Amino acid sequence: MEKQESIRNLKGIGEKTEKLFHILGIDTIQDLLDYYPREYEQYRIPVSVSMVQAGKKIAVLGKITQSISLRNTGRLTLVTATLKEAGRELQLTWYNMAFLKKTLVFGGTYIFRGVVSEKKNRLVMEQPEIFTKEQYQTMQNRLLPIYSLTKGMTNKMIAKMVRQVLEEKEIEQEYLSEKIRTSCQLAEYNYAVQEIHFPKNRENMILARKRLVFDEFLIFLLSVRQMKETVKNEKNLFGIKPVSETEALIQSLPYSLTNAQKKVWQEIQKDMTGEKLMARLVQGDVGSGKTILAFLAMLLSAQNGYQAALMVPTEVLAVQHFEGLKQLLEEHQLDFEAVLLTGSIKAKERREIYQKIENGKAKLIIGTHALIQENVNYKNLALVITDEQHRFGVHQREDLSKKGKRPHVLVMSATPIPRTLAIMLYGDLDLSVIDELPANRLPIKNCVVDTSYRKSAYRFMQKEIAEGRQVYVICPMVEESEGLEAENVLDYTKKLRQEMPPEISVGFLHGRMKPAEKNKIMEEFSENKIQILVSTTVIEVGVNVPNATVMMVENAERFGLAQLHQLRGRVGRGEHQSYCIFMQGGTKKEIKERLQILVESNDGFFIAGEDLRLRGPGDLFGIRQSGILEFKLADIYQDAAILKEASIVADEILEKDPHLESEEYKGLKNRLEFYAKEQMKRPGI
Ligand SMILES: Nc1ncnc2c1ncn2[C@@H]1O[C@H](COP(=O)(O)OP(=O)(O)OP(=O)(O)O)[C@@H](O)[C@H]1O
Repeated sequence: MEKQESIRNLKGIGEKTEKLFHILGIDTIQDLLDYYPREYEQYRIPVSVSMVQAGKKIAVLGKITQSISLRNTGRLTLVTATLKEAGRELQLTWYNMAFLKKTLVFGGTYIFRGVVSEKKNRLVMEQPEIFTKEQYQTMQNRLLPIYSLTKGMTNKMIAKMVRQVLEEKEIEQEYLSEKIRTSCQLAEYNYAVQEIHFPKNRENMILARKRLVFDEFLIFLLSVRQMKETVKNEKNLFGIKPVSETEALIQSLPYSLTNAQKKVWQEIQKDMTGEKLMARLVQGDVGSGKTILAFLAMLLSAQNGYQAALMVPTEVLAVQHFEGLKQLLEEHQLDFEAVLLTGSIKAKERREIYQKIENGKAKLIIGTHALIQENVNYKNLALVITDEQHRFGVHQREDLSKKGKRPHVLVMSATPIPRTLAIMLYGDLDLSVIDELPANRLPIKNCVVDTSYRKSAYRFMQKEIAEGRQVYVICPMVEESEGLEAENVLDYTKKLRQEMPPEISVGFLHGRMKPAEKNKIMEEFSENKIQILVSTTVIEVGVNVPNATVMMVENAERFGLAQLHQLRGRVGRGEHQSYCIFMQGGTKKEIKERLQILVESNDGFFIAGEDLRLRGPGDLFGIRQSGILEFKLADIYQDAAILKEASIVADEILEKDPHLESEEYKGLKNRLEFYAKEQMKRPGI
């Protein structure tokens, strides 16, 4: 198969569908195969009518006991039938499917599958699928893939196209040797792709997933380790010297640095002024004060006459850091020019910025991926800082480094990764940990509630807003999506605007908005022109509005605990008491217990560990710590054992053949190159 063959060559994809696939990041056939299901749906054993409950998607076995009716209501034709058993009734309704009046048999027994709701005291199932007993038997217990969608795209469409590729195209040849597969007990690649999309049963899916997770880790580790050879032990030719101004600046900050911040700053300074180039990862829990350390390092570089660049994953964050840095410069009368470079800056201004970067006038440079575009040329870049490394690929970090003559590299991360895993994953970096929060923080008060508490939560928000504070509400989705019952930002905002008095301004934010719009909303929120911000997790990374004191997370069960911890880190960043309400969209006891961990602890490392312990090996797809590193399927916590295996294999391979030149590794090398290109395609959010 030509991996880069466009999906346009598949039967049934026209211009419109191609665009929808593009929104999902699928342009080629390989992209499509790599678009793994978000979860699976199972055709479970059907229940009888007497067991039916509203609110669930189920299969019901029943006999049609009343005549089947066909009505016209304006533009719609309506077919209805009723199932009755032991005094309980379920009404079935189909729209614009008049032919059913003829095909369904009065008195016939069928299995109907759909969502049951309660309307005017009646249980109703709308647009159910219809099966005979025999048909259903062939489906029973199969796992059907559920993909993440965008408006206009259906699950059926994605599944159909994946099926077409699997059936009609010759997919990739195996690229792991039999020896590796046997020693690590891995399924073959082709089997894995087939069974991850359409597993015959759960066991096959688990095997398939293991193979693909292993692949993701192996490819990642090979790229990191190949780079390691080029970064570590490089000589520091910049001759950066410690300067008294940074010490003076630290003394005149409105707060004193915590001991942990001081320790890490010493480590950074020692690296930058030492004999070898810095290659350091700074890990610090949410709100632990990483940003000021990044600024200090940038200033040290500028004071020695060099440029420093800070690359962040979102425009919102780039603007926030830029404003913060400018304020610091003004307050301390430091005469360095700082520039902001993001995708939404207009051509004329952009050209001016390019010039200032090229002639060295701009010493402090903050931006998004725009910093690594081809036409950005740095005069004397000595320091590269990437914030929240997991959002970038390792290659992007390298691309920025290549812009200078091997600059110092500093990576900031709030992801709590245990030391043993961090060493495996970031083998090319030294590790510093900020293991202490500023002393002035009041611990956040947390609670886990179900949706019956929503009204009280709204009253509580109003009370806080009346005190001058602000609120975040997090929803898992941007817009309504087929087959997924979870709150979405667009509908929720409308609902909330109706619930709240008119003087409270409700704004919304999500990753699909244009960067300029997002910046505008964030600016208005920072200035308290918006009191409630309804958002997806796009605000999870680094946003700092200390006046916001309430966070409510809708459908909290849909997020991993580590991610919820990051999210809640958006409040409790100032002097006011803050609150976090985890709203559970259901009443499952296990979920409540899992979320309860957040109430009991505020320690990111502990939370990640507990999350893993509670989830256990069965929960492969339910909830992932989305956002951590760039894996599609792998979860560093849950799949730590596979990571270890992949790490050993990566070392063995590189020891034998450091540049993967032998025939044995040809396929693997191709895969690595494909992965590197793939990363460059990743859009900044
Ligand atoms: N030692 C300190 N004492 C008091 N406040 C501090 C201290 N250090 C930083 N701050 C303030 O704490 C807030 C959070 O800091 P910062 O934005 O650097 O957090 P962070 O570590 O980047 O967290 P996140 O990963 O959540 O973005 C900022 O308002 C910052 O000014």
